Amino acid sequence: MAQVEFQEVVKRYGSFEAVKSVSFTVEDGEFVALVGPSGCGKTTTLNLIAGLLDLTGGAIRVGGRQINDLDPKDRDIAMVFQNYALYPNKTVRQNLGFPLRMRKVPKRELEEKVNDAARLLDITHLLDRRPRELSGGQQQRVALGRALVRDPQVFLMDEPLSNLDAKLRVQMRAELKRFHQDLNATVIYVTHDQLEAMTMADKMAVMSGGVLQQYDTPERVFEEPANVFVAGFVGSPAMNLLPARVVENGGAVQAAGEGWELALSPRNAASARRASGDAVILGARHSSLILHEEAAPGCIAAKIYTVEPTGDLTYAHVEVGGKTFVISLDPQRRIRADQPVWIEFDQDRLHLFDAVTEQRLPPG
Ligand SMILES: Nc1ncnc2c1ncn2[C@@H]1O[C@H](COP(=O)(O)OP(=O)(O)OP(=O)(O)O)[C@@H](O)[C@H]1O
Repeated sequence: MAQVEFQEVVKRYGSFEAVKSVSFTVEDGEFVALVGPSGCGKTTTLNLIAGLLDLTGGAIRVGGRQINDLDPKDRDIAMVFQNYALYPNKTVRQNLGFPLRMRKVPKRELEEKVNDAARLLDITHLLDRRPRELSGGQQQRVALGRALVRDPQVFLMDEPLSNLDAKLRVQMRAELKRFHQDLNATVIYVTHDQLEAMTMADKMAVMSGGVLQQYDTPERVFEEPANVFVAGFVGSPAMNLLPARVVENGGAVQAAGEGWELALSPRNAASARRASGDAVILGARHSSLILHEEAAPGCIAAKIYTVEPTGDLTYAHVEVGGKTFVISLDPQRRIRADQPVWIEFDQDRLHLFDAVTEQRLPPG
């Protein structure tokens, strides 16, 4: 397995820049999820590594070797696609063996590798079937096996679970994670599903508009989002974002919006003072807000818009200063629409962003 290095990678389609000077390094054996909304440049980035597209600028190195100009077949990279791309008329055994036959691998070695891959993926009993006789999850395992037999330096996966139903997706997610742990493989995995990325990856590369917004561990991306985009994209329900003005009141610093004001803790006040103007965006996760049914000091008055029970948690949608917030509640709480409520902010878990640059204002 190998390290993959992106250095100021640019891809233009005509005059449209789909990937804008993207730099990051995937360490040997790491599982990195490329995540972002539709059209942000994930598949383009993956195809640049695979050699299915040519770079406009920058460099990609695999194991220290620049691969920009190498033919796809010489890159020693295996790709697993969303649609599996299995040969319908070949058996599972033939599908698995195909990449090795193309490379003229001796028969004994080929059989051994196919059997090893089948054992690892628990598809030995399916070796003589054809793809149409397999479930979606089984087909996905065969597609993975076909990548595996090549023993590549890097695995690239483009939304490999998106054709599966929700339950199977969760199961295959765990299997893929285990597969990565067992092989210690370098994996670059494209998904638009931030939860999939959070649960599987060692690191997340969050993209938007062709720009790499943040490259870090899932924990850091969640706890310390680099900017408003990442804060809103990662986490479900999304982080609550509330525009506010910073007001100095005597020695105290307040964040104020339409019909509300919140005294900031000294740490958050220090962050707010570093904003480029007097406008900030407050960010609060649904789990960091406390809902009171009686007025309480330091809280913001609000009104319940609607209540969504989900079984494990209930989500209260609450109206504050023309915006709607989501707050998670214990399912035992009885709250109804239009009820007046008061929101308490856990200031240790409050995020502040500069309203002009949209960048995070680190605490303290
Ligand atoms: N061949 C092409 N010619 C022109 N523009 C393209 C071409 N391929 C992709 N694009 C544009 O480049 C941008 C990035 O596309 P890309 O397929 O990489 O996005 P993505 O993040 O993988 O999206 P999705 O999740 O929908 O697959 C999009 O705006 C897309 O319309």
